[in-house]
Amino acid sequence: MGIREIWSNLGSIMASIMFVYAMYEKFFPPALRRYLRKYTHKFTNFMYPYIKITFYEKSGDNLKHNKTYTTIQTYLSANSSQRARRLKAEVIKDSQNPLVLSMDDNQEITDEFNGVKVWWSANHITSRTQSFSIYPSSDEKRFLTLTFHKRHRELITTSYIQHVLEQGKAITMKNRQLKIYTNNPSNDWFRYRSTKWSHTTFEHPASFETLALEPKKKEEILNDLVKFKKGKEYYAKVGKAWKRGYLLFGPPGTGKSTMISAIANFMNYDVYDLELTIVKDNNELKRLLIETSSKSIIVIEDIDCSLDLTGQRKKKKEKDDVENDEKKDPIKKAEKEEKNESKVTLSGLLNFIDGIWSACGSERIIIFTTNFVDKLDPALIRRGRMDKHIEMSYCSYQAFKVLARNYLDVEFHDDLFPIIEKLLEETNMTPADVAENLMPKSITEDFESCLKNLIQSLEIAKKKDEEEAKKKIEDEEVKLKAEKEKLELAQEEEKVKADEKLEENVKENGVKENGVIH
Ligand SMILES: Nc1ncnc2c1ncn2[C@@H]1O[C@H](COP(=O)(O)OP(=O)(O)OP(=O)(O)O)[C@@H](O)[C@H]1O
Ligand SMILES: [Mg+2]
Repeated sequence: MGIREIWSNLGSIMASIMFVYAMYEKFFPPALRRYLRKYTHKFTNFMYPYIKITFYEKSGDNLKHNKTYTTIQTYLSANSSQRARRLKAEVIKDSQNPLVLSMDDNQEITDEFNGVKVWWSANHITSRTQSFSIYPSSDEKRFLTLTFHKRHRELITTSYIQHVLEQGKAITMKNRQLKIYTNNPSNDWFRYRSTKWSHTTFEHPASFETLALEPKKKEEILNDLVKFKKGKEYYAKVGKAWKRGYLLFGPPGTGKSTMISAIANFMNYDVYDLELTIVKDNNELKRLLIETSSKSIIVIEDIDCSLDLTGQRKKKKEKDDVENDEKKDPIKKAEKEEKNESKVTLSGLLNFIDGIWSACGSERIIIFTTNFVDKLDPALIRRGRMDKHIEMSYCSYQAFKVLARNYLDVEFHDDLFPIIEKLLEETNMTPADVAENLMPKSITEDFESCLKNLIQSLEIAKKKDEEEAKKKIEDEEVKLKAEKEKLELAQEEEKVKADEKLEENVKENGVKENGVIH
């Protein structure tokens, strides 16, 4: 049979089907038709016992991008897209690995959940209708279809879809590019396209492996962070907002800022570096807080220098005096406003940390750093506000070992390590200084000479410490001697005065007596 004959046969079959359908529509009684349709439906259900759920890429009247579609796509890309024969490559913004592979159109992949098999397929349809809308829509409609056996309806619609969305979100969070934000001065907040926070990508390489810290302390902090991360239910149970405060204190160069970066990388949180000095008042502080996202770290570095928060409660009287002065002298007040001095108060900051507003958003860590913990108002750092106080101290031998491994790839040196251990016990050197000494100064410098450099610097530091201690003792002795001499002089003077007085008395009494006798 030739092609032409096949086509002509097909044509006549089609014409017959059309004729039968037209007769059926015209002469079949509607009641009978409904009956027939019901049974046809039952038959199809029996023959095809599958359910399909469609997730469109764009939804709603204005065809906004559907987040669920993206989340499912992320899940499928990570879980089973590799199994698809044809893949589609897309560049995703703000992701650590921007090139994402997902299954191409008209491809199907399988997934399994609790032993139940499901099918996912990517499809698109192109509509030919012309629409005149204020939201110009593309003619192409993309969607993902989930197919499963109707006997698993309950499991799929409740647990499986939930599982896909949760996993998809977790993968998105894990893969996202971390950001670091800083607050803009409020004068800029209302300019065109301005925001309260500016951001850039956060790419600090610090991690807990590279952080020089005693292993016990490091483990304690890591355990605390893990507990916090998994604490959603716990915080809900005890009725506390899901947030935690850390106070990092210690001398400059002991790794406070490095620790913050390590925490951000470990937790996969964005960092909000709050510059308090440009926040004008408590209200602005609150507005900034509202615009921070969940899963973030809010940092206030050098809190003792940021504001005069050191015992502001104690200084209330002084503050009242200043305010009274300002009332009397409006020029002074205007000058102060001109200088944009921050009016954030301690109570404003306390509210920021644990007031009612602080509960907006969740999974947040607040970190303060300071060089002088004793200067801070106790109210600011009491437990519950700053839950964990972490002292970052001078470099210990354990911390040095971490730095030696990081900077020189050395685990131990029979001769030099014990010397360094002894020197570190005898003198105070910050991890920043130790690290600087360990860093090779040229590509030819070997690790032994770097270790010797450190020993030399430690010896110099030790000598300096000893000289300082000696000088301090000498100064103390000179001071004591001077005080003693002053005391002796005063005593001498007093004695002379007393003697003079006695002499005068004797003289006076002698004259009187003489007067009486004679
Ligand atoms: N504990 C540490 N572990 C690893 N590196 C450290 C550590 N402490 C300091 N460093 C190194 O020293 C440099 C300075 O440290 P960092 O800025 O973290 O100190 P800091 O305590 O924040 O000081 P400051 O109080 O002056 O802000 C870092 O870039 C890092 O390379
Ligand atoms: Mg710092």
